[in-house]
Amino acid sequence: MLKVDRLSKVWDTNRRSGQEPAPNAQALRDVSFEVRAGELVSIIGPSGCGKSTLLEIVAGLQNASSGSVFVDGQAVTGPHRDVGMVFQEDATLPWLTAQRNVEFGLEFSGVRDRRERADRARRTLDQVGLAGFEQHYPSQLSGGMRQRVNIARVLAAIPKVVLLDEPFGALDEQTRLVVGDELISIWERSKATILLVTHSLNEAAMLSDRIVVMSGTPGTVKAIIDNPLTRPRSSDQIGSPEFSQVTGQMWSLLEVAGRGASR
Ligand SMILES: Nc1ncnc2c1ncn2[C@@H]1O[C@H](COP(=O)(O)OP(=O)(O)OP(=O)(O)O)[C@@H](O)[C@H]1O
Repeated sequence: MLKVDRLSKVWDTNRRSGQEPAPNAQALRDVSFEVRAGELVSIIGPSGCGKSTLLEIVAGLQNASSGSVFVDGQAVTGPHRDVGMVFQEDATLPWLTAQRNVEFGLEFSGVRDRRERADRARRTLDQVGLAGFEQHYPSQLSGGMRQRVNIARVLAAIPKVVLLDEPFGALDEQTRLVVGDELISIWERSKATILLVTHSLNEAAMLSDRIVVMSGTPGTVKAIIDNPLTRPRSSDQIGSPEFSQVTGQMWSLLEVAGRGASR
């Protein structure tokens, strides 16, 4: 469904002076991997190795210096309806209810029929476990619930690929685990194809089918791990021997232990 093919990114930091880019301005080098339809793949790697840059290129928000991104066989050349992105920051609009926040997203992505927007918003809020909270304003919801509204807004548009950039980074560890469990059930119900950036090895182990381990700088793919943990999964498994084995494998692959990634 998603193919990232030999992607490189050099930031054009010296463009104004007309000089060659500084050597450390290369953010990504020859990054390749695929995400199959319905798969959940995580990206982990030290801080600054280019994970957000990679997601922005996949979303069509940044140009690659070389290489290509394909969604369902189509090259991504700019922002695309087939790719939805959930950011770390809460992007809910405080003056709109949860329902209207999702409807607004649908209006933005071109769904003209008002009733269809309302129906889809209601169904997706139900899917993310927010039935009964449709008329709540963001200030009346917890951080985890607000992030679910953000996820619903992206899912309602039915993109082919959902990108999540540290979506739980602003939440405390306890809430992260709860929302992580919720993401598993949202994903199981929506059958979405998901690419997730996370700093948490536990989150990567709990959620992913496969884990792309990056090293930097410039960011390259160091390894792709097939997650051997069977499903169904939940945060209750954290600490089990199988779980520790997977996180241990990730840990030893990360270039500089303790920098950028945390358990
Ligand atoms: N707009 C930009 N212009 C120039 N350099 C940039 C720009 N955005 C990011 N960079 C640089 O690109 C590199 C990769 O940054 P990026 O934010 O993608 O890393 P990351 O792996 O997501 O980091 P973190 O885990 O800390 O969020 C860094 O060296 C960063 O300074």
